[in-house]
Amino acid sequence: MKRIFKYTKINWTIFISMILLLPFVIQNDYWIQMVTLMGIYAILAYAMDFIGGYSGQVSMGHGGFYAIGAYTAGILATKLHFSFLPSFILSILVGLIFGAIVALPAIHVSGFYLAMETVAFALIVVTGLERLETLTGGVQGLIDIPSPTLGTLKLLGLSVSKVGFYYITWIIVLLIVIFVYKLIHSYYGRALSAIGGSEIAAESMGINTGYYKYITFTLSAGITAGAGALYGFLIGFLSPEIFGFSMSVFILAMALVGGMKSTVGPLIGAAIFAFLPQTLQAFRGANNLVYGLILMFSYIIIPKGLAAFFSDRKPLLKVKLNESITANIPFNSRRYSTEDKRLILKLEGITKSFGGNIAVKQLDMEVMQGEIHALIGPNGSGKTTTINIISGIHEPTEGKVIFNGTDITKLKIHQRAQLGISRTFQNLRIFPDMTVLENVLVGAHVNYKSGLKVIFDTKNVKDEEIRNIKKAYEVLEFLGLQDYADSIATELPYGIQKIVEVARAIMSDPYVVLLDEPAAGLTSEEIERLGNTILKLKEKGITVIIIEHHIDFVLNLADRVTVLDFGEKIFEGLPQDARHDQKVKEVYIGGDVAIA
Ligand SMILES: Nc1ncnc2c1ncn2[C@@H]1O[C@H](COP(=O)(O)OP(=O)(O)OP(=O)(O)O)[C@@H](O)[C@H]1O
Repeated sequence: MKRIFKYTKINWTIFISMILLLPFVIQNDYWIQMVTLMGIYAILAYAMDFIGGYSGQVSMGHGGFYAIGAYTAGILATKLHFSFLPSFILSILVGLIFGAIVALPAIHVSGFYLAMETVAFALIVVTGLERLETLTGGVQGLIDIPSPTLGTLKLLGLSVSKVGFYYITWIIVLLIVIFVYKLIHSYYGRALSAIGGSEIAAESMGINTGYYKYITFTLSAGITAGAGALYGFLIGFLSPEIFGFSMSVFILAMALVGGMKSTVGPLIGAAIFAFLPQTLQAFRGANNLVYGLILMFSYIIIPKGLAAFFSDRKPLLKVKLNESITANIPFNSRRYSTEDKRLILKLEGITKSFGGNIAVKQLDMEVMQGEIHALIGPNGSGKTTTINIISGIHEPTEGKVIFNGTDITKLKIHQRAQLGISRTFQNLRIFPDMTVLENVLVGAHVNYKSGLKVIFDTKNVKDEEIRNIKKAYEVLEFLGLQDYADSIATELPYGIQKIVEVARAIMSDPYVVLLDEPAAGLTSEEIERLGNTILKLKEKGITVIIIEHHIDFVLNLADRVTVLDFGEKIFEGLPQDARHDQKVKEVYIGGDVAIA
């Protein structure tokens, strides 16, 4: 997509100045109200982009949270005579509580299932609003909410004018923009993008994906409820039909048409959808049809939304390679000792069956610290299943996985990654829309401790980021990838992407790296480079378990080898012995000639 506008700081200054000056230029209540509504819609679109754009969660029920916020504020203000500020804050809290409940299944489900769950939630909310008549006014609606229009809205004892409310709304929009921007441009945001890119790869980098999805969904619900409260105060009237299913579609459409994963996208979406109804006067009654058509066609014509015409990608902090960086690779030296030859990983009687199909049968395997251990065997012999059992993707039907003397059989993928088991994938799982540097930094996730504090530019937060960026550059240099640091990783040649996955895997200082068919699809030159990369890992004391079909390549590289056939171990020992083992030869060439 050709960028037409460079959305820099200056553009933001122009935009903020316009918002500030607008009430002086347009002294018209109707237009002030419309631009205030646009601000509220922008908050909704940011809340949706936060989950949909980054962590890839699909909510078809945000209209429900919008309604909950609006009605909480409306009821507090009309029945209990709360003023604006406490009503607004409490509505966000109630939104967070409902978000936290609805988000519970989000830990386990995603995509279609989450969409269905949220649809059900939105329908329940609307039914509840209709039934709880004494509180909500039922289908008749909730009237006389203090509003700037009626002149009854109070903030700190003072009446809030329409212009005053306009400024309040846009200050909140600005705070949300800063919040989302800071979060997204931190390790937290990279974790969310990684989850959106590949949940399994994110987990394998030590990211507790369930936790991140839960927190993000809950925050998004709270923000949406806050927008609902603003809407109630702006309009002064609420009715359940405003928040029907089409409202949830409307919110999703705003975020999509504006453009997901972008700081300007939600503003563009909000501007279009705030003013569209005016333009659609002629199509009265067919609004939903028009929204649907816009959604369909915008997805075909501009799949990344209108924001794709803008460039607002913030480059990561650059750390010059030659600046105060030690020459040594900062892998945690306590973890590695090339001399230490103790047992690091042990599989005890592992069996894995998928229905009636036994993929791995009674497998015992021992891997020593610092060795390159090859796992080979014909197609379907259970190699990937074994790697998946070690990394935690599959739980074995029987048997134990012992890592560094501890039984880790029941641990989740991210917990194993945190302990020091990292991996690459048979089919590349590079995080899309991220540079090589950003991809590699996701691998450093376990080194970050700031949590939500990343939204504040404190010294600790900055230092943590700088330390990890420096380390990422060093890892890139170590693997000869430094020239690609700022390239979008998925746009690089396949062979380079494979090495990027290795770089990402070693950023967390793992004890063990699992490489699943790293040489598949590579040219002979790329295979040679990969071989050198693996030897470099060994030099650093990193244990490598590698699955490979290029037998000669892997037997030349490996210190020891395990051979599987139909899920059973037929050989474990030195590569030179494997070459002459009768069973191994039969499996590979069906004869008695030594493997080349
Ligand atoms: N998720 C799954 N569900 C059902 N069957 C599976 C699953 N994963 C693997 N299998 C089956 O288990 C057996 C071993 O598969 P696995 O992928 O571990 O073999 P492999 O040695 O890695 O093969 P390849 O070299 O072709 O990648 C195969 O028969 C496969 O069809």
